[in-house]
Amino acid sequence: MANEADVFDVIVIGAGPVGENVAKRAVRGGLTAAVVEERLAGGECAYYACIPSKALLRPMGLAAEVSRVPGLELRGPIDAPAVLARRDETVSHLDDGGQVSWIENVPATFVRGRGRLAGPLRVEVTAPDGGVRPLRARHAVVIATGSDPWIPDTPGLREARPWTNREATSVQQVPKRLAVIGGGAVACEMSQALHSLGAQETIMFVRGDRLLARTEPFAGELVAKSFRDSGIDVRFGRSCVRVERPVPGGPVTVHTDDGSVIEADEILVGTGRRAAVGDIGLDTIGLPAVGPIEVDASMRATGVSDGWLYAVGDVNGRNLLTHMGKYQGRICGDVIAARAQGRPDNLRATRDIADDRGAPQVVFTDPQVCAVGRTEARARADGFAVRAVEYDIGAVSGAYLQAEGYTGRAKLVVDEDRRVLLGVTFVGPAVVDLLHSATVAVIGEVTLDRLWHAVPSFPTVSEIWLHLLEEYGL
Ligand SMILES: Cc1cc2nc3c(=O)[nH]c(=O)nc-3n(C[C@H](O)[C@H](O)[C@H](O)COP(=O)(O)OP(=O)(O)OC[C@H]3O[C@@H](n4cnc5c(N)ncnc54)[C@H](O)[C@@H]3O)c2cc1C
Ligand SMILES: NC(=O)c1ccc[n+]([C@@H]2O[C@H](COP(=O)([O-])OP(=O)(O)OC[C@H]3O[C@@H](n4cnc5c(N)ncnc54)[C@H](O)[C@@H]3O)[C@@H](O)[C@H]2O)c1
Repeated sequence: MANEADVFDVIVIGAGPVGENVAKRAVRGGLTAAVVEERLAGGECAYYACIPSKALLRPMGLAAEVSRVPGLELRGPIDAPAVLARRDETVSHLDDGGQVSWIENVPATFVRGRGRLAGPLRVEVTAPDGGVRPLRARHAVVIATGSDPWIPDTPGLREARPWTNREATSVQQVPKRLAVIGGGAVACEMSQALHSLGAQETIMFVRGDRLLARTEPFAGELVAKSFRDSGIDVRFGRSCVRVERPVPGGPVTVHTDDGSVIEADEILVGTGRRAAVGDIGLDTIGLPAVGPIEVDASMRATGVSDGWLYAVGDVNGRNLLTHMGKYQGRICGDVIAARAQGRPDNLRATRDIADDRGAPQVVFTDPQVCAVGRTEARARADGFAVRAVEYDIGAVSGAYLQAEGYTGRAKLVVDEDRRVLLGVTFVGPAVVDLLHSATVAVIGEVTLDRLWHAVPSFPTVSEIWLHLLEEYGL
């Protein structure tokens, strides 16, 4: 006879940053919750993505800053073993005890094992020892299983056991020769981090004609220039057609479509991700086992009768960013609690309005790339009456004082009908903390005439706002 199911108000499958936040908000709303995790509580973000990648990038960024300040000099190259040791600390040496305690203090029940839907409001958890524990939800099941790296079907690539974000962020021995496929955030951040830590010969194969193709064109251009200046070989319009690694652990040979052949110690793929929906039982409730899982603005999966299934974070494909997933998680937990208790569930705070407007994102390269909202091209394609203005950040006094030869650029995309901002991009050193001002302006739909009165301090880089507004004509 099957075990009797443990019953919770909400069951969350996946204890990444997003799943954890759903549980926190649902419990805060008065419900009970269980959180199921098959690997490490904290998710990809905490151990193989955001946190370790930024720990690996920070010394590179700081060293670049120092090199631009006359009177300062680094005593030697970056001490890679010390950086890797610090990285290990930031990922808690891959021990998720702290995260499990956080979940238990919510308080929610932590269940270690692989979760799988087993029909409406039912989840089966296969524990590491193979035992199966049935769970039942009174109100909702939330899929927060994240995403997996996607590896192209290039002949020989999978067999060559390429690095994905997991191997790159947990690197122990930095390869001297590194081949990288892709030109998105993972490829850019990890190429620059590993190059700074000893991957002297780093070659990036970029299928298209620019890096960071979803941002304003000048962003990719400035990053590519910086990469080339530092010795990274960026090859645009190049695809890998065949990869060989005849000896496991030995060198890898990469053939490209222009007939070139290069040899490297490792090959890293940064070619995007796929929603993690494999074998989570979507078939048991009549949904196709392909992702991303489509959701409405309250994170409720579409096409599920009685509306008990929700999906948040990378798995719903809206924006593959931790902060946006956590935002969705807060909405989801609040909505589930409201619906369970018969409270109004349609408040403004319980609907996702931010994802469609263009999520804020920082790419932590040198220069940093910060953007929120729509690019000019996106805004025009969406039918807005657009006017865009740009300004050289290096011409701002605060930037001039930051660094010798400061190079950076900023852009506003304005909706001329309403005189509000549709998008803002800053590219340059030390611009990361400017982004939230732009997010407030874009999401808050602050008019330019009002923004004019938000006077930035002298002499800071934030005076870029004043120059952009003057460039616009204020
Ligand atoms: C190299 C890299 C750097 C990044 N840097 C940034 C950054 O700086 N800033 C940023 O905002 N975003 C960044 N991202 C994106 C960010 O990592 C993701 O958007 C974020 O991790 C999504 O969170 P999540 O909770 O949806 O999924 P995840 O973090 O992937 O967590 C999902 C969890 O679900 C578990 N799981 C999956 N299936 C099951 C199952 N069947 N049963 C039980 N558990 C299961 C997994 O083990 C995992 O722990 C980066 C991504 C990469 C690859
Ligand atoms: N700092 C950050 O916020 C940060 C950092 C890293 C990753 N992320 C997020 O993680 C997600 C995944 O990042 P990513 O860089 O893997 O994906 P991405 O979608 O940003 O970039 C994928 C890149 O791979 C290329 N590509 C795709 N298929 C290819 C093929 N067959 N051959 C050659 N090139 C191919 C694309 O042209 C693109 O350059 C992104 O959504 C990103 O926002 C965020």
